[in-house]
Amino acid sequence: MLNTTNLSYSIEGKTILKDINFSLEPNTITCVLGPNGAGKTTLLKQICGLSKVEKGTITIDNKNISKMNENQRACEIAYVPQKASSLPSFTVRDFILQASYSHQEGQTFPPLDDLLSICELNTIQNQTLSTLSGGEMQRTLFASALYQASPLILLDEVTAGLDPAHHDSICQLIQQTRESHKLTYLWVTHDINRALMYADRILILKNGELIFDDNPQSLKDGRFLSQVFDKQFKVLTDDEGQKYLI
Ligand SMILES: Nc1ncnc2c1ncn2[C@@H]1O[C@H](COP(=O)(O)OP(=O)(O)OP(=O)(O)O)[C@@H](O)[C@H]1O
Repeated sequence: MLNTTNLSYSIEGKTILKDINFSLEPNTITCVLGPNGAGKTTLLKQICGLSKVEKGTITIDNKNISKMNENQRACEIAYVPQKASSLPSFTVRDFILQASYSHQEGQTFPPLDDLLSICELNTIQNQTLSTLSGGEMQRTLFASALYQASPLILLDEVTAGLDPAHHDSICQLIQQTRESHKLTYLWVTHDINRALMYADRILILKNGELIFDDNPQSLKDGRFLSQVFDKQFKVLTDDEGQKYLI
């Protein structure tokens, strides 16, 4: 559904992304890993149109995203940023509701009360955004992306700052909604173990280059990741045989 072809991007003469080529299959979870500063957020911003594509192309279902207006893009792509840059003085409920502005006639989206409930936001639905804790804000941004009802969701470290229980529940929600709403996720994360557990596919960026694009299997022994992150990973196996890198 999504294709990038020879995508390159620089800021003030510094190359941030170099010739990135990949495509996403519909209804899959793809995690993007890589060291700090590798270009992961920049890649998401290029895809969702927050920064202008300078070199190369990005298409979604063969439509060039650079030729779409904001509303057309919002019908195709939802974006959950690492941090909300400015907060409107909306309540949680109203903020999520406004994500429906791009809905087209006949488009179905999850009922709002169900969404508030599964994202555990019902008790704080009338609080204004500025009063939310970091984790509550992350869950609100995620709920709003789901309510936007776009087929592709870009997640930038959506679980950062969540307590362990909410961390698990967002990961499960990603997996469940991929099935139930036929969503495609492109998910930037530093949580390597969850990425290996949930992703159908992993992309690894380093110094702006795409250096790995495959299913997670070959990464599970930690050897390639040790090179990528310049850190020696060990493999631990729990009682149920699940392997973890530490
Ligand atoms: N507006 C800007 N001006 C100058 N440099 C920038 C700007 N925005 C991003 N960069 C640089 O681009 C590089 C990639 O940044 P990006 O935020 O995409 O990295 P990242 O892989 O998401 O990192 P992290 O894991 O730390 O979130 C970094 O070196 C960053 O300093």
